[in-house]
Amino acid sequence: MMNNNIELKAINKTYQKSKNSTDNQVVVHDNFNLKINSGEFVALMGPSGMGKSTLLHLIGGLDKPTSGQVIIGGEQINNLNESQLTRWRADNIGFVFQSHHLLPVLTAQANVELPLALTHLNKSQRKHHAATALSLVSMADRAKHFPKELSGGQEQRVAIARAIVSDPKILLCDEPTGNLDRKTADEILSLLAKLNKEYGKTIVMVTHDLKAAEYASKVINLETYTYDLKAHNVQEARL
Ligand SMILES: Nc1ncnc2c1ncn2[C@@H]1O[C@H](COP(=O)(O)OP(=O)(O)OP(=O)(O)O)[C@@H](O)[C@H]1O
Repeated sequence: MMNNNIELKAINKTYQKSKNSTDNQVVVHDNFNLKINSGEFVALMGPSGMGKSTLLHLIGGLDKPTSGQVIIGGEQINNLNESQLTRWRADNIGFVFQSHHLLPVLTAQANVELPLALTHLNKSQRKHHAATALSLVSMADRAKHFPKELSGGQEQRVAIARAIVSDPKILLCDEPTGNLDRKTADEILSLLAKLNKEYGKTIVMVTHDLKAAEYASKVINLETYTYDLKAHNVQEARL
């Protein structure tokens, strides 16, 4: 990756509601354009169903646009095949979801090591990287704990350690604090802000929480978002 700029160009995303029908289409994005620069922490907001999660999936190579280009770090990823995309995601993207998706049978340490199975690192290097990621999220002392022995906030910290363990430049977070109380949510948001400021991660975070958006360096509200294609100017609503 030359940089970690994120560019969506003339994105069209249409879902087919039912396979046997042509008039049953949901147009989620129509000629949608977006540019997020390296090092930004963007909160993506807007009413339910406006396509926020869809955008995260497109940026992270979990889904493809119906038409248009997804360019990440100068590389057009929408033309990659599934195995190329799996490799690309492992190298470049960390995902954090509302529910942590930790495997209950594995310790925190083993959960964090999991994404490294796709890399060339050997067992002791994988252990070392996972331990570093766990200490970065202040969970080193819980490495041997199983998810059920952790609080919700601690589980989300471990999920963040798993997202950053392969040192991706981009973190994509879908409602990362949706299941947490205010105090715990603020701790997780401070951690994301630290990963952005001190470790240079570009972060795109979908959220409904106005307080969460305050941690971001930029807010993009899909409801009021307009993009002037000719001037390449983005005008987004600030809170
Ligand atoms: N796999 C799918 N098949 C069909 N329709 C889908 C699919 N995924 C999403 N949609 C539709 O696309 C629209 C946008 O969904 P998306 O989840 O991106 O919205 P959102 O803004 O993230 O919503 P929320 O805030 O409720 O999470 C919705 O109308 C949804 O029903």
